This record gives sequence, structure tokens and C-alpha cells, in this order.
Amino acid sequence: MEEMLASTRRFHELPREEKMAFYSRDVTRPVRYVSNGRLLDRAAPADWRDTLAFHVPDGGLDQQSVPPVCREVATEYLKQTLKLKNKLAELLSDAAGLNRDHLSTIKCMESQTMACHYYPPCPQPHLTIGSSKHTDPFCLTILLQDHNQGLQVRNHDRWVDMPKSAQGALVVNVGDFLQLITNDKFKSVEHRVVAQSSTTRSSVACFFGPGSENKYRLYGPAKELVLLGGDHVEPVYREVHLVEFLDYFKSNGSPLSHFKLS
Ligand SMILES: O=C(O)CCC(=O)C(=O)O
Ligand SMILES: [Fe+2]
Repeated sequence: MEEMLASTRRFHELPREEKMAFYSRDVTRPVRYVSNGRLLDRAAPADWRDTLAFHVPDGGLDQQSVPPVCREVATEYLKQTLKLKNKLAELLSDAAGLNRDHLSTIKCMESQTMACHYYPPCPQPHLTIGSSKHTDPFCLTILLQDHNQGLQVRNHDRWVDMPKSAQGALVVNVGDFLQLITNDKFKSVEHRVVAQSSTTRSSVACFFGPGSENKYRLYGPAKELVLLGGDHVEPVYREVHLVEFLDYFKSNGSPLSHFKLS
């Protein structure tokens, strides 16, 4: 984990020309470097951060497309987080009152995207934000942070600082799509990263959602949760596929209220 953070830093601290070989705003590219990635998506403040993003295709990443400074570590880290995700899928299925294999059977966490973020010191942190407020749209996020603070979560109408991560600790976030599948049993949480004047912060977020072969598959609240034991619980959301869900997210932020059944 320390090595993953160190190689994230190593990439972002390369000379500009070397990083620019990976620069692209084309979200279909498996490996791309971008500055202020959400700038064109919606009317939000510019994010004071750079990101190296990996979208692992079905057949796995082509090693040659990964920057040499982080090739070995990133490949291993992707493998380990995939294993952890499989374990978490079992635990979360169980905790939601579903069969242990439910979330893996419905294939809602098969795709893996990794964002290696770098937040440089900001001369006027009160005028901007490291990462603007959002909920993660997929099912699950596994987040690794260095020892610099900045991440905040929304608790009612207050922003609360996440305590510094203990060494070796990961933060696991429920995303909007999992909230929909669990019919609000699990809640996605709004979060943001504040800009800092003197520290450089690195973090690595791995996101899991339905894979490309299931991007048009309809997902809705798990039937087992809305008809549990004969006690009828109303489904909160209508069925939706990932493409429609993400389209809404890109222009408007969290899609949950939009897909609510009235
Ligand atoms: O940098 C962080 O700690 C959070 C990043 C984040 O929220 C995201 O990539 O969705
Ligand atoms: Fe996030």
C-alpha cells in the first residue's frame, strides 16, 4: 500500500513532457492522465488535483500501456484490491440480508477502475476545492490515502474531517448503485477533499460496478429485500441500467432521487 502511494507520487512528479504522453480526456482509454478530470462534466468548481486513471478492460490491462514508474506496483495493487472486493461483496451481501453470493451473482461489481490522485499545494485554498462534493456513482469504492488530511464526509448539514488514516487502513465507500440495489439499506455518502496550502496529498481510489457486458442490464432493488419474509417493503427505486444512471450522474451529480419511484 505504501508502495502504491509512493508510485502515484512518482508518476505525478515526473517532468511534464513524460506525463503528457499519457494525457487524454478520452474516457474510453484504459490508461490516461488528466488534470481536473471533471472540468467538462458539470457546473462544479474546478478540482485542484491531477489523476492517473486505469479502466481495466475485460481481458486485463495491457502492461505496455501502464507508465513504467508504477507498472509493477499498480498491477499488483489492482490484483489485491480485486480479491478484497470479492471478500467485501460476500460480507456486504450478508450484512444486507441477502445470500452471501448475491452481489457476485448479479455481477454488479465486476468492472474495476482505479484513480491515482495527486493534490498539489494550493496558494489560495479558500478559493477552490481539491475534489468537489459528490457521491461515488458505482457500487463500491476502496480508498487508500496518504497521511495528509483533506477528505471530509457530509453528516446532515456539516462537513466532518475524516480522521487521518492509520497506516495500512483503507476507507470503503458504498456508492449510489449499491444504495439502489439494497433499496436504501446501505447509504452512499457525500464527500469532498479540501485543498491545502502547504501539503501535497496522494490517494488511490478503486471503483467497482457492473462490467461492460452488463452495462445495459437492468438493476433495481433486490427482490429478496422488497419481499422479505412476506413483509412487503416497497421498492424505493425503479430499475435502471448503468449507462442511463451514469449519464444522469455526469450532468447532475447523484442520480438516486431521479430514479425514485414516487
Ligand atoms: O482523494 C480522496 O481521498 C477521495 C477521492 C474521491 O472521492 C474519488 O476519487 O471519488
Ligand atoms: Fe469519491
